[in-house]
Amino acid sequence: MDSNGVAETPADIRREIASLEKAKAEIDDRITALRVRLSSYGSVNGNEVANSSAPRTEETLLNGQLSPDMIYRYSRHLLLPSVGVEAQANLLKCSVLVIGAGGLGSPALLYLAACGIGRVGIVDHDVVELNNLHRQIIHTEAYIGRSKVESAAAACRAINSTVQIVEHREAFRTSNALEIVRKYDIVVDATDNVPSRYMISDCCVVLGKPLISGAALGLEGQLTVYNYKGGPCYRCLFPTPPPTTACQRCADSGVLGVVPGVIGCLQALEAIKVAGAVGEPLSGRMLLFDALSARIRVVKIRGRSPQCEACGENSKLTEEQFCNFNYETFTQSPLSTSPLKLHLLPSEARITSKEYNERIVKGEAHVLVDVRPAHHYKIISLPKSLNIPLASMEARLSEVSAALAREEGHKNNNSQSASLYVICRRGNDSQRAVQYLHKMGFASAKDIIGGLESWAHDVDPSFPTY
Ligand SMILES: Nc1ncnc2c1ncn2[C@@H]1O[C@H](COP(=O)(O)OP(=O)(O)OP(=O)(O)O)[C@@H](O)[C@H]1O
Ligand SMILES: [Zn+2]
Repeated sequence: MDSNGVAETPADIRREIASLEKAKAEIDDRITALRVRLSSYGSVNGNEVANSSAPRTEETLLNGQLSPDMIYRYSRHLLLPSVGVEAQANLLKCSVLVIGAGGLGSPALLYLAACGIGRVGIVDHDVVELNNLHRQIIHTEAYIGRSKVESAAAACRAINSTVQIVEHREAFRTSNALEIVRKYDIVVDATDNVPSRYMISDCCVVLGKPLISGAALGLEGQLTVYNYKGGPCYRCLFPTPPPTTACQRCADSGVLGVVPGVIGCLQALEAIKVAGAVGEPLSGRMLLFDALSARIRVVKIRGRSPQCEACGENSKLTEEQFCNFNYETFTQSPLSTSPLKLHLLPSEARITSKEYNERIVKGEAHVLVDVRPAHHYKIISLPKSLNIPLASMEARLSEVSAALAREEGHKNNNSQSASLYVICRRGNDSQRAVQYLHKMGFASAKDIIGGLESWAHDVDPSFPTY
C-alpha cells in the first residue's frame, strides 16, 4: 500500500527507484553543464556578470577577494602558507608577456595560464612543424602548419578559460616592441637567438619591466631574472655579443625535448614569484642545468654594471634610440630563424642536385663525399656516399684520393678521371670543403647546391629531412 492507499508490488517499487535514479542522473548532468557554463562568467559576490570573449580578472575580484570558483580552482595554492590568498590575488591582477611559443614558451605558457595570471600575451611569427612536437608540448599534430600563437592560445584557453589570452601573431621587432611590452607587467624571453635577447632586454630596461630569461640547447639549459629591483640586465653581463660561430640553434645542434621543458617550467616559476611577490626571484644569480649529469647549480653573477650601455649610470638608451638600434648588425646574426646561405664558390664549381642526379643516372664515374658529422650521416645518407666530416677532411684526404682511384679503376678503361662531388645538409659546409679540396689539388671538386635538403626537395620527395 503506498501513501495514497494504492496497492503496490515489489516490481512497482523497483520501477519507481529506477525512474528516480534516471531523473537524478539527468539532474547531475545538468548541474555539471551549468557549472561549466558558470566558469565562463566572472563571479562578483555571487552575482554573475556576462563576460563573453575576454574574461576580465578585475571582475572576478571584489575588493581583492577571490570568487567562490577561484577559491576552488586555486585552492592548492591558497593552502600554501607562503602563497595564500594575497599572492594568488597578485597573480590574478598581473599580466605576463611570453615572447616565443617554442620549446621554452610551451611549458611556461601552460603553467602561467593554469596558475591564473590575469592576462597572458603570446608573441611568435612562426608556424607549428612536425619536428617541433617532441619538445613544444603546447602544440598538437592538429595544428601543424598553423600559427604557433593560435595553437598556444587555444591550449591556454582550454586549461583556464578565466585567463585573458592576447595573441600577437608577429615577429617581435624594434618597430612593435615598445607598444607590445608596455601593456604587460613581466616579460618572459623564450626566444632562441642573440639579437632577440639583446632587443628584449633593452626594451625591458627602457620600460622598466622585469625579464625572466631562459635558454636551452642540446642537453643544457640556463635561467636568470634581469632588470629586477636594481639587478643586472642582459647587457650588464654580455656587453658585447658572442662571435656568430658560438651561436648555435636547436635546428643545427639538436635539443633533448625535456631540457627546454625544465627551463620553461622554471621560467614560469620565476614569473610567478615576481608576479605574486613571493620568495627570492633569481636576480643576480644564474641557474645552470646539466641534463646528462643531473646537476643543477646556482651561481652568483655580476650585479648591475655602472658602465652598462643600457642600464648603467651614463646610459642614454631612450625609446627613440631603442627603435633605431639595429640588433641584427650589432650581433651579426639574423632575427629570423632561416638558415644561413653561403656563396663561397664560383658557379663552375657547383652543381644542382637535379644535375647530379642526371649524371649518376647516366653512370658517370664519380665519388660523392658527404661532409656532415658522423651522427648526421647515421640519420640518413645517399647510397654509396663516403662520409668524411668537414672537421676531419685534412686528416682523411688520402681516403678521397683512394676512392677516386678505385672509381677510375672500376669504370674507366681509358683511365679518364672520376668526378668528385661534395654534399652536406644544406650546402654550406660542402662549399667550405670544396674550397679546401681545390687548395689541396682536387681541382675538379664540385659542391651540390643546397645539399640533401635540395635533393629531398627537387629530386626525391621521399628522402627524409630533419
Ligand atoms: N624575435 C622574435 N619574435 C617572435 N618570436 C620569436 C623571435 N625569435 C624567436 N622567436 C620564436 O621563439 C621560438 C623559439 O623556439 P625554439 O627554440 O624551440 O625553436 P624553433 O625555432 O621553433 O625550432 P627549431 O630551432 O628546431 O627550428 C620559435 O617559435 C620562434 O619563432
Ligand atoms: Zn645593464
